[in-house]
Amino acid sequence: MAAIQTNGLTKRFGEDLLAVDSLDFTVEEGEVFGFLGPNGAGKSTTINMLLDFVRPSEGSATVLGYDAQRESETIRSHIGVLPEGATLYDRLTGREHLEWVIDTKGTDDDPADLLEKVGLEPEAAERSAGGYSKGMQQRLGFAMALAGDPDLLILDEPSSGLDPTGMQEMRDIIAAEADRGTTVFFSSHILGEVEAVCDRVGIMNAGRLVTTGTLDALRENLSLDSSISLDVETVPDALVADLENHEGVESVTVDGSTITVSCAATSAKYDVVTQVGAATSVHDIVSEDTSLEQLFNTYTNGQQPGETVVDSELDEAETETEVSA
Ligand SMILES: Nc1ncnc2c1ncn2[C@@H]1O[C@H](COP(=O)(O)OP(=O)(O)OP(=O)(O)O)[C@@H](O)[C@H]1O
Repeated sequence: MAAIQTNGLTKRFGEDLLAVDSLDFTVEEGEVFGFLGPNGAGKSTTINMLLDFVRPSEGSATVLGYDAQRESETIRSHIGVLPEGATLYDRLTGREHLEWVIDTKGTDDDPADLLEKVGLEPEAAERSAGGYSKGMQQRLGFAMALAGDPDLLILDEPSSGLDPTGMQEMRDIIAAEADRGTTVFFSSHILGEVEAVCDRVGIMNAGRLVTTGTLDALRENLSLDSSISLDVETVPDALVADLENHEGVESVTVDGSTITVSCAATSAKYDVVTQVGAATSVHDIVSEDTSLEQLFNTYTNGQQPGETVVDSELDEAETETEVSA
């Protein structure tokens, strides 16, 4: 059973604004799925339809096999949600927030366990949330989402407003939950956020899902270069020809003791390192990849944050491509 499935999911606001246009995608159980796109792409609107905070204009969605509109109560009892800009109550302590969620959800969680999972110190949990930093607020929001040991976590911009350390910590918490087998669906416009933790991504642009796939597959599909340079002891004659014949290798250049290999797929790099290492001593390795920025801009045509989507623009929007790993 799919964790999330949408069928022609569409949302219009008023006459002209098509915020989400005929969305069809599936998130499998156990997956960490990154839902990417620039500001205004339609990510939050999609999440709000999955949670029945917003009603679709057309189409439907299921979450954990339940209809997102007709069975939203059942869905809520099985999932954990970290909404964008989660509101906390200034006067309640972190612990009181957790007790409230545990009580509302009717679960038997120990607040101390939830605090530990998100790395919120017990002393901090006794202080009013009004004095929390953004990072602490997000941790508390995450701990609240984890109450009831949900099968699926839906996180809307979980790193929003966090500094680089806070973002890294948030990634670690997401990865730890995924390791426990929880399906994670999270939206982000911060590209670096998804690379370390996502099995698959979907890229939204102008209300449409323009592509889905693994980041590797998306890179390959666009034929964006990925290269590796090795500083070696000597360059044996046969090595260059061997490397050139290797599947996934596009070109090989030698400059003094440096061999640079351009690969169509990042997966070919490992073979290149093994092959060179077997033929000579390797002193240093530098690997360069297509940046996520490059990938993202190619798929979204460099659309600037904040652009709104109207029907006439959507006629020219890209068609979706499905890229398998
Ligand atoms: N309640 C609403 N009423 C009218 N328009 C809305 C409403 N909610 C969203 N929109 C519009 O729908 C479009 C998609 O917005 P949405 O918030 O879903 O994008 P997003 O990808 O989540 O962006 P962000 O990363 O900034 O949160 C935008 O043009 C937005 O202004």
